Amino acid sequence: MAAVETNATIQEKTTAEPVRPLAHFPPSVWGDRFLSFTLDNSELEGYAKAMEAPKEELRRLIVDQTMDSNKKLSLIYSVHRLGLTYLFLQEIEAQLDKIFKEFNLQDYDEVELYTTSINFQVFRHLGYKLPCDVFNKFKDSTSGAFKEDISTDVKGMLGLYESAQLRTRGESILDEASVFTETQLKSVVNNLEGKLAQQVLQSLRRPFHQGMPMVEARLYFSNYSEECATHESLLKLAKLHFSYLELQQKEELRIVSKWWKDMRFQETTPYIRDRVPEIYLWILGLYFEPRYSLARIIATKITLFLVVLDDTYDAYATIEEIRLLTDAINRWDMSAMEQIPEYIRPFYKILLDEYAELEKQLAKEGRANSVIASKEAFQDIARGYLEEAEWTNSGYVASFPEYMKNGLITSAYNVISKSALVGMGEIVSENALAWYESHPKTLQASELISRLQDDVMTYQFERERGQSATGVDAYIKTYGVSEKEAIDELKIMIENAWKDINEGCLKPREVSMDLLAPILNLARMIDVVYRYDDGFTFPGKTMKEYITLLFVGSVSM
Ligand SMILES: CC(C)=CCC/C(C)=C/CC/C(C)=C/COP(=O)(O)OP(=O)(O)O
Ligand SMILES: [Mg+2]
Ligand SMILES: [Mg+2]
Ligand SMILES: [Mg+2]
Repeated sequence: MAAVETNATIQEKTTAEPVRPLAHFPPSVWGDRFLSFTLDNSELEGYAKAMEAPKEELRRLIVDQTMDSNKKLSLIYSVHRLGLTYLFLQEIEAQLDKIFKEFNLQDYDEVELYTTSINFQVFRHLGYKLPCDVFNKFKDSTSGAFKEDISTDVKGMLGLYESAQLRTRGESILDEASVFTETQLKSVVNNLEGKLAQQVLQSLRRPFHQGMPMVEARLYFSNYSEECATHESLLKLAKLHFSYLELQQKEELRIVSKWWKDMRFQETTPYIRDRVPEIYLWILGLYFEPRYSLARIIATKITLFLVVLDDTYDAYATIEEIRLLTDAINRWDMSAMEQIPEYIRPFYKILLDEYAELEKQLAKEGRANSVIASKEAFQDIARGYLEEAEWTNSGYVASFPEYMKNGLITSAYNVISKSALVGMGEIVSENALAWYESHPKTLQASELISRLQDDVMTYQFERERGQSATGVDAYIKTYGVSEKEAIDELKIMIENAWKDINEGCLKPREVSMDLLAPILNLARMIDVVYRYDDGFTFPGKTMKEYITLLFVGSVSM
């Protein structure tokens, strides 16, 4: 007969620390290094002033009626790749409206592949659905395959590869072109030299369309120096623009880094991933325009709250604590403090205070509703994370449809995209917010990409840690396929979601591109972070390289 446990031992057991699913995440790569930046406002203003002349010179070029339309489109392409479109949007759209109206397929009969692809990319990036038929002439009419002679045209292959990333559903020639050009480019890249080698390497690593606009602009400037030098004003404006943005972004990164340090999250919740520069980079990926500086700071703070929340649910709290915290977040009231565990109270207080402050600030502009939309989405994701935790706690493996219903919520792209709206100003009209609240197809596609690409790259790590809910396992269970087949199917769903985003950004748009850009760019940031590995938990590759490029080196132009 086992000795009857005395009260003391039972007492001991109940107060002992519960078993926690600690993940021992890798520490911060950067420490406090971004705290020491000091912004010299006169330097910033100096760049802004210096930009005026080359900007006006370039504007004259863009509206120049005597310029041949292919040359005009090539100039607009470089302007766009350098991230300067927003400075000339009206002029550029007026030019494209005109050229697009005059479009007829016969005009492209004699145009070679590279120029055709540049024109195609410009129109599609700016929202005009130039027909993919412009590429038909590059296919052999009998065999239906792409003509052999273009496969030796490396620049043409490169242009067609980048064009194919802009395809929508039903553009099968571009589905084929994406596979064909990638294979061709991979087979020649090691024999290339100079700028062309750099250009092909970069596009194969990540096509421009799936890249982070701010970084892609810097890479275009270095890899396409010839194209950038065709107009002195373009080169000059690009350099000054990069210098201006770098100062502003370093200041924003300092502000959010200081805020994070002052909030002492690393002390109160030391089990979380310490990733402030990485989350700021993620939000910078949504919009880099100077006018969205405040918006970036607000969205970065809210997304950092999401990191604390996700890591608390995934890598620290017990199921009881998760239930209490989810209930407190749903109640959203300081009186709920005493019901939640000691260690998470600082987070809960800061969360409520931050949102209260935002609501007060935005109420002055009559736009407190964007803060409320963000808060409700935050409560929604907490419920979504609880659902995952309950599944893990009971060992339940959800069916794929059931997993995806919850997974679009835990993708965090609803709450992040709505949080991105808060600081964007009056462009976030009632109807813009209503469109976001309608959970549009474009937003769902971005959520799907976030959820499934993350799962494809993190499911082993999460499976080992006992997490029963991932898209991969749900798919295997529901459709009785192998792990490899499941992953291949999820990748097809991701590819189709990209086509839906591409479609959603074409005119006539449901809302302005300013409001679509955060959704498109959130999908792009998934490619940046998760194309090759879990680049957020282990941020020593792409994210480290991008943060170094943008915030560590000085603008070596
Ligand atoms: C899901 C996803 C990629 C979200 C991206 C948006 C974002 C920065 C959300 C904040 C929480 C977070 C960093 C999740 C990604 O890590 P994770 O793999 O731990 O997320 P998981 O627990 O939802 O799988
Ligand atoms: Mg997680
Ligand atoms: Mg999670
Ligand atoms: Mg994950």
